[in-house]
Amino acid sequence: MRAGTCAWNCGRGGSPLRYANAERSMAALRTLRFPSCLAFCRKHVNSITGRSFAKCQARFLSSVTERDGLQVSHNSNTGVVTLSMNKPPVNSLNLEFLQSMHKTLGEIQDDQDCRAVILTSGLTNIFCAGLDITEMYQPDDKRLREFWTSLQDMWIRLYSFPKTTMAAITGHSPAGGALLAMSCDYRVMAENFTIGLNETKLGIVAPTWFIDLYVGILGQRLSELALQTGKLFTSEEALKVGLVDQVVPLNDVIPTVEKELSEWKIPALARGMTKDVLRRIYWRKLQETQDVDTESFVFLIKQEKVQQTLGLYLQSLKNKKK
Ligand SMILES: CCCCCCCCCCCC/C=C/CC(=O)SCCNC(=O)CCNC(=O)[C@H](O)C(C)(C)COP(=O)(O)OP(=O)(O)OC[C@H]1O[C@@H](n2cnc3c(N)ncnc32)[C@H](O)[C@@H]1OP(=O)(O)O
Repeated sequence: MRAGTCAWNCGRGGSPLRYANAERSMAALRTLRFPSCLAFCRKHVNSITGRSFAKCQARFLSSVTERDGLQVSHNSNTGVVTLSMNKPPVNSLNLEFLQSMHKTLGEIQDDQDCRAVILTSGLTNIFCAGLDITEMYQPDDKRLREFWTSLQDMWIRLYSFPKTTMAAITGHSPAGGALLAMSCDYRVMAENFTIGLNETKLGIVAPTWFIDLYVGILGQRLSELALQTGKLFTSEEALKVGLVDQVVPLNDVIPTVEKELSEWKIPALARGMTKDVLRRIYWRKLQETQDVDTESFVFLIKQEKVQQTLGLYLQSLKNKKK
């Protein structure tokens, strides 16, 4: 686009496609979202540089919704949806949050204007603390089953997601948090945090489908060591073993993911089908054994020894503050 021209008011600055998108977004924006931005742009767009125009355009084209601990922001200029987990204090995955993620991912999947998703966190220092331990400690039987089924369903949807998914890991990411990150197509992590499957430290066992992903990324030997010891990798270690693809300063995480996405100019069908060929064996394996997997989980969690260890672990988290 030429510097200083206006695609919004007259369309002379952009291609027909860009113009059509602009018109559509303008119509949406007129119905309320950013009236002040709209007024600002109308007034100034002919006199500003191309760079600030692009910024202005990005503001125009973003829509943000917030629901059930998730913020969804859609940039219709790039077709990228940023799905930001926003459930203080640590984005732990409880039943309702898992259901909310499952539903939201489904809506994003159906959104024809979305080509890619960035999964990130709105909380400081935490990407996701994994499964909510209080769901597994002294649980109600029915809720425990529903909790596990919701995790399975959400994971199957995320792992088999046909559009490009990238994790912007802006904080610690243990256990279930690592699962979320590993299920994305690309991972950029901030410096000085930790990631990994630490389940044995809680006295529980990482499920087979968590382990399958780990082995696929780390290889058999390293997975054996890391899983048995419940190792959490520092960002720098995670980069070395291939658990993440880039490590950058915190403030650069989102821009790095956005840049990476802009460089993935791959025909969507070919990329999506390739991903499906590589991944379907894993999610289908779980899909076909969901009931057995749930029963194994419930059986393990209800063991007295497991309950004791989970209780102690929860207490140790709470004692940290004292
Ligand atoms: C033989 C084969 C058989 C196969 C059978 C299969 C059976 C399956 C078995 C079961 C598998 C289950 C799989 C589980 C995967 C998981 O995800 S387990 C969860 C693992 N998560 C963790 O270990 C993280 C623990 N948390 C932390 O390390 C830290 O909190 C943090 C680094 C994330 C953040 O630290 P900080 O910022 O300092 O915050 P804190 O003060 O520690 O925490 C604030 C607040 O949050 C509570 N909290 C933290 N994490 C969790 C959590 N995961 N769940 C619930 N609550 C959590 C913490 O207690 C504090 O609470 P208070 O403010 O004190 O009330």
